[in-house]
Amino acid sequence: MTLVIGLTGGIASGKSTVSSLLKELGFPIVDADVIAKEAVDQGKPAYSRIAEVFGHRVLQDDGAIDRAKLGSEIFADPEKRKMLNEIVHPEVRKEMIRQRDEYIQQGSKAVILDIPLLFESRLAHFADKSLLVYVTPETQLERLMKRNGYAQKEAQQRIDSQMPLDEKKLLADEVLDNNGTREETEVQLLGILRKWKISE
Ligand SMILES: CC(C)(COP(=O)(O)OP(=O)(O)OC[C@H]1O[C@@H](n2cnc3c(N)ncnc32)[C@H](O)[C@@H]1O)[C@@H](O)C(=O)NCCC(=O)NCCS
Ligand SMILES: Nc1ncnc2c1ncn2[C@@H]1O[C@H](COP(=O)(O)OP(=O)(O)OP(=O)(O)O)[C@@H](O)[C@H]1O
Repeated sequence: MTLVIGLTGGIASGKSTVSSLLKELGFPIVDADVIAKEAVDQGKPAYSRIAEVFGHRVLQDDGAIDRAKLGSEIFADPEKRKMLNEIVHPEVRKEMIRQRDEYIQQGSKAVILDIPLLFESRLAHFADKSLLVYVTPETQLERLMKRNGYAQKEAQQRIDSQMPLDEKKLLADEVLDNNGTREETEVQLLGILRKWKISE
């Protein structure tokens, strides 16, 4: 039996940091952000729909999606965000399920679904257990501004486009507190994996 783990958090809460640790431990990762990026490659159905709906202003000179431009439009406008989600999310869901089921078929002990919007998009039923990477609003804002070089307003807009981490805490099966060092997070992670009986 494969344990399917839904790894989630908020923007810049530390999901990639935790999924790298899980990868080092040998667990396969299905990454929704990577799949969402591939889904909008030139020639894919979602690419044409985005060009149609958002116009050529969100394309670079080489024709690829200008992610910074599209991001600044959709994070500033909930209606536009909904339109983009309706184009991209069905493709992402299909591909995530395909990859998840392939790992299950191979008999993996566990598979990690790294999904930022696990709760917002009501996808928790894709997984057996949910694991939240939690940070306080202050840590989240600080790390996001630092990592992406965003001004405070830009960073806060992105944070506010997601369910607050304090609400996600109430929905998750297990919570990793990532306000401390990476090492402290790793210790907590190993404890949870042992509890779920997928690590020594
Ligand atoms: C808006 C886009 C072009 C911005 O691209 P960019 O390279 O700057 O960011 P990236 O894709 O690496 O996403 C960074 C983080 O932003 C957050 N985020 C992305 N899209 C959304 C969204 N629609 N709603 C809320 N948060 C989002 C997630 O926490 C994600 O981890 C891109 O995020 C996108 O296509 N989003 C729509 C698809 C989506 O919802 N992806 C998230 C997981 S399915
Ligand atoms: N425990 C930690 N201590 C200090 N910095 C950290 C810690 N964990 C993560 N970071 C840093 O915080 C930033 C956000 O982490 P990460 O990229 O893993 O978040 P994420 O949840 O995957 O983000 P996104 O949803 O935007 O892809 C990165 O710059 C990362 O190096």
